[in-house]
Amino acid sequence: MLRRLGSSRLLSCNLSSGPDHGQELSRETRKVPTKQFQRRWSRGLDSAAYKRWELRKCSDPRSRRALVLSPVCNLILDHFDKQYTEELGPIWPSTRAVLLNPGCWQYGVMLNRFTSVSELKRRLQGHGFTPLLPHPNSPSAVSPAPTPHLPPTPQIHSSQHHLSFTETFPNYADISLPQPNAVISQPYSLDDSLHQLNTGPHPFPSPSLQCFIHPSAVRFPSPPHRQGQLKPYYLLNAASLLPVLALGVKDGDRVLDLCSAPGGKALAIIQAANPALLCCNEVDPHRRDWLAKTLESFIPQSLSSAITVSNQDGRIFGQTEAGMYDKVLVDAPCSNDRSWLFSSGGGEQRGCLRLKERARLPTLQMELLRSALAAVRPGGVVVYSTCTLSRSENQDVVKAVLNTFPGAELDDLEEEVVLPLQQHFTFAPPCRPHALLSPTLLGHTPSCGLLVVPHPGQTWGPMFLSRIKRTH
Ligand SMILES: C[S@@+](CC[C@H](N)C(=O)[O-])C[C@H]1O[C@@H](n2cnc3c(N)ncnc32)[C@H](O)[C@@H]1O
Repeated sequence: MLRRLGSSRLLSCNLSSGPDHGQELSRETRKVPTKQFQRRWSRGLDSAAYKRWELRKCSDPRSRRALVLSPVCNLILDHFDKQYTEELGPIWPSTRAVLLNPGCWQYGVMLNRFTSVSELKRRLQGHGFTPLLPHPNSPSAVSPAPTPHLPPTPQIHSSQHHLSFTETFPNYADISLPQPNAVISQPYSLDDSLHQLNTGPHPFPSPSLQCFIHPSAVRFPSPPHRQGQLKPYYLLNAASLLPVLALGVKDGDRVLDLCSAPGGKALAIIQAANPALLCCNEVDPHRRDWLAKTLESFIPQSLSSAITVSNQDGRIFGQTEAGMYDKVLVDAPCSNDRSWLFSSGGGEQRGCLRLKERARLPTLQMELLRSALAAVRPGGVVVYSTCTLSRSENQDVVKAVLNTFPGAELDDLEEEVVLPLQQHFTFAPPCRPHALLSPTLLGHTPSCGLLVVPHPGQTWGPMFLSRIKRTH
């Protein structure tokens, strides 16, 4: 039974590897001074070095200093109870139980194709991780095992198992990783994945989005920052990959990631394809710096001509770069249900502010989506996503924009996303825009989006995604 009033949870944050839902918590953690920081500070480290060090500490599960007690914000929980009981009905109690229990949250490990991944894959598999996505050439890629929308409810395990870095990589220093700037060649050709380097004209391994997941809440350690080395993997909520899969970026595409920081989806895009251009935009200057650091830590500098980082209000792209892109991702600012539940630092007052902000978000989200639709060329595709369950930030935003943007139409994600991945994710029953008016169209009308709901044993999400095609 979950305690609600006055309940508190041990929360760990993970900024450097950036699971999307750790962002808010990390801010609170940063306020906790530690002896190590004082020692480092007194040794004259500059603030950027401190921040890097602090973020690394924060993400290191061995470091108990990086763990803080953060109580649930009851004001927000009450609000969620009212809204989501109405919107999600019988799904809400199990989703609520997962959201309130960070100890059961699962993490995905996205591999970095610009590093040697064979040894890493062996380690992951040795710890019981399996690939989330079928390998493009394997037979299972075309024949997914069908399972019902809502899986049976397994027990919630409340304790997350953290693998320590040394436990996982006793010889980390021996794993040879390509250096930034390096055009990868012979020194790395010992690794299977890099053999391809010598066979084609492109200097990097073929695009391949690879993510490993564990059936329970086993948390792989974050790779520490090593000067001059690219990071071999990125931890994330595996549902974050769905918008990228829905975007379907192909080699040579011009892609805009309108709201890009901290950069998890931008990294996934660059794993999945070699776009001619990937423009990563972030309006907040601090988060833009964080985004730039993420990209630097994972992507060789020799790719930098294809990747740009910009710092504009995403709402202007529709005017300044109208019709310039083949694909646009709008991973919109939203009320992040996971972290907002624990945002009680600052008391009820902070909860009140959050709820006011939540009411204002749909207007911004609609403006961003309209801008994205104007920035994509006719025939191009926009994916809109959020990490909230809230209908007013999800389906209602998409419907409102579709009603006012001529030449935009919904695209179905059932075959490309739901069917191949429904054994891993729990999707809420679809909401179809015209279902009430015309029930006979049900089978033919694409739903206005997919909603991944956290479920015991499949704790991925919340994640909403909708794909919209620009027809003219
Ligand atoms: C959900 S986060 C994006 C997460 C990111 N796509 C990832 O996968 O790591 C939304 C981001 O949008 C940014 N944002 C908010 N308003 C914006 C605007 N008007 N234009 C561009 N970005 C904005 C926020 O600062 C925030 O970093």
